Amino acid sequence: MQVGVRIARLSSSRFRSPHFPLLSTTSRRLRCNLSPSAASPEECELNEESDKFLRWLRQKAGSEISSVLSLGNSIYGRSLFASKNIKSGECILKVPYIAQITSENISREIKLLLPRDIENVSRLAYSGWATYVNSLPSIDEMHNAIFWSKDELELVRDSAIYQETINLQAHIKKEYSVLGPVLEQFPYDFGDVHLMDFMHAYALVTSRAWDTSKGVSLIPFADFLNHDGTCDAVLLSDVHEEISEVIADRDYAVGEQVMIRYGKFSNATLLLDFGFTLPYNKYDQVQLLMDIPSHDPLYGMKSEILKKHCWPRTTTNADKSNTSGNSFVVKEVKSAIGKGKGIPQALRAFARVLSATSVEELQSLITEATENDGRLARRPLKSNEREIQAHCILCSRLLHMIQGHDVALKKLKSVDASDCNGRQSLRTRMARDLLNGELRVMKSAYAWLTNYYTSLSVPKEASLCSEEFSLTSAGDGELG
Ligand SMILES: C[S@@+](CC[C@H](N)C(=O)[O-])C[C@H]1O[C@@H](n2cnc3c(N)ncnc32)[C@H](O)[C@@H]1O
Repeated sequence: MQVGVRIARLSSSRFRSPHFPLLSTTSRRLRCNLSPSAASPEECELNEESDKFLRWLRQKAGSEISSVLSLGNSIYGRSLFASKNIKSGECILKVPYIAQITSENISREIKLLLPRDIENVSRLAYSGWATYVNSLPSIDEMHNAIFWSKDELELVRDSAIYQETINLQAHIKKEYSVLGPVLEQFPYDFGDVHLMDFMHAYALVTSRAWDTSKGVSLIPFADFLNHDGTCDAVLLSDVHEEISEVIADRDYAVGEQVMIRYGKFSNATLLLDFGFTLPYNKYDQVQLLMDIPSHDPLYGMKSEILKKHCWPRTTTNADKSNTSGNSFVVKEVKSAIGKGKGIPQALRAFARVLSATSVEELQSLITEATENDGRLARRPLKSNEREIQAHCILCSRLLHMIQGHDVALKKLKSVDASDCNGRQSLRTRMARDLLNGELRVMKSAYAWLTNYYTSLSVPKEASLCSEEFSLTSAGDGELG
């Protein structure tokens, strides 16, 4: 999760080693309904447990954590609710750094045995706080894409998340192969740790830890806050005071669930790292992979020029590995006739290079770049015909992807809900949210590109795009 910085002064003080009590039984019992006005025996028990947890945390922290929030249960699992009226701008929760868990808490003996290249999420997943981590949601309650079966993953084969999930699974396996033998040397601390246990701990960390100035940190109590992508409230870090805090972004009445924004995350990120999706996510995006066709007679010259101008570029994947490729992130374009914010300039430049059919055209692109700011093909091509063709290449690529998503969504629609158990229907809904969001983004980009090239066309040129583009869709939110 992303953390906001309240005061950007870095503290040099060392993290003291907190000690968490065993929560395994209590945390399960916290999962009952909380209604602030009612007082069933379960609710009384929940309030008691919540108070107990806060008392314990306050003791660790040496200060009050929150006097306006209490722990309850909602459709999102454990959640924080306003226990008093909250005013916008009020600080609702403060967790001192000393009550947070980072990889610095790993005991010295274990630290010495850990190879340097083990990433922070893996370090934290088995940092000696396994008891705390294990008390959190069980593996059956988690829906991160890495836990999806082969058949379930097939539902999202048309999205980049399919390959990212496979890469992440391989990455976790690799980390486990290095960490496993180290953990085996501490049977008293960790017991038997199998690959699935490690995957579970890994997913717990990705779904509830923040990237702070101290590295990946678990922040107890704050990690009961659920995500609302439309919220302005985020977890802030006050490095000077050494606390993490949340400031209310609006008024809350007693009993209302208080939520924050984990980050500006697409459904693909939410599914991979957190195990849920939103029915409408304004941060959705798609990855477009572009290549020079191997049969292009100018393949050599185009590759050479692109390489000189930093293509292929390296992108960092969810599993922290790097992919070298011509990968572009496309976001939703708000208006088909507006500026086209969301279609990367670099993607259009790449398409302009692809559209060239002669050495002279490529040469003139190089000259233009040298005479201007050095960036290749950032201006519309001098020939209208070529500019139209460049954008048709992008439309054609997008159309192919749109059709793939359409087919996948049609298949999802035909899944008979009565054949599904709760888990399957939840994951089917997530697949639908993901594909619908990506489809919306692709259609918006497609509409903008089509509008752009038709605005350049005289009737004869309008037929330059070789494919007949027609959008019929199974997805929600059709462009019409
Ligand atoms: C930081 S924890 C929040 C507390 C969590 N509900 C619990 O029971 O411990 C993040 C997890 O909460 C759930 N969650 C948070 N926001 C959600 C949302 N908007 N929709 C569905 N699940 C959500 C997901 O399971 C996610 O992995």
